[in-house]
Amino acid sequence: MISCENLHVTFNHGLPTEKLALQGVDLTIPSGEFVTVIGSNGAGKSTLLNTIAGDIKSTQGKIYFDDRDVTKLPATGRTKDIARVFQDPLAGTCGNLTVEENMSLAYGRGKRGTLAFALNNKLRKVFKEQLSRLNLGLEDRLDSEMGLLSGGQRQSVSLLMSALQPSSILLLDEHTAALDPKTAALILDISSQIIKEKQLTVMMVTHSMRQALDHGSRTIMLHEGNIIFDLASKERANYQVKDLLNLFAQARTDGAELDDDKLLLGG
Ligand SMILES: Nc1ncnc2c1ncn2[C@@H]1O[C@H](COP(=O)(O)OP(=O)(O)OP(=O)(O)O)[C@@H](O)[C@H]1O
Repeated sequence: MISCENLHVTFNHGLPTEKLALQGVDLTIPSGEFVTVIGSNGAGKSTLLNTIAGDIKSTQGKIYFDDRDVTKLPATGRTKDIARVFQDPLAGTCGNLTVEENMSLAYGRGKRGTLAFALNNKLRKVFKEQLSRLNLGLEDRLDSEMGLLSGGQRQSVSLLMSALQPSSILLLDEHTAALDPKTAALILDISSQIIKEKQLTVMMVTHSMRQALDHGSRTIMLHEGNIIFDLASKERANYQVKDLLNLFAQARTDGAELDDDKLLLGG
């Protein structure tokens, strides 16, 4: 379970550029739930994920994983709980290490030992089996440097790496946004398989309202650092993109308009 209580994040506190990026987010995601997160540019989506991951310190509020208060735990202390895949395929992997070395690092997360300890024939077999699920021929490229793979291939490996980690939480931050539609669909499909197999607790940020409705079982929308709606599975089942837009309009009493073309056009 992930639980955020009254979570605030302020950037550049006391400066003219001060920004209240999260303004009292209350959110509980039970174990095994898959939540999609939408919101316009600058709404606070990445800040929320980065704060949960420990990359950004909250200025106020609490974060719990199950009953553990992790608010003050640095990101390194949360790696055994959290796997992440980012928008930028270069972000989650080391370009100058090989595919198998990257996978070993993921596998070794939260465990004692070194890369040399982790890499052996038994593990290579596991990696090959995992990679063959992708149907991209990567099972024959264990020795290739990650930096030589295409963005889609690299993102696919990042995703498999998240499955090798002992974590129970998966944070996906627009992880298909930089990919062509066919590769994006493949990655989403594999994401769903991994999430189901490992019964992960998931937050997936997307700019596509369609994608948000089609995946997971709950959708939240952030706006100016607050959750402005939280749709559970039953009510969400009947929702279309236009209904989300209506909800946004209703939730905004100040008449703010959704000015994010990507969000709107993404369907
Ligand atoms: N390190 C930082 N320093 C100062 N301001 C920041 C920092 N990171 C984010 N912000 C600001 O905080 C607000 C929330 O940013 P965030 O990246 O969380 O939005 P987002 O919803 O993920 O947007 P997008 O969809 O455009 O990625 C924005 O106004 C952003 O400019």
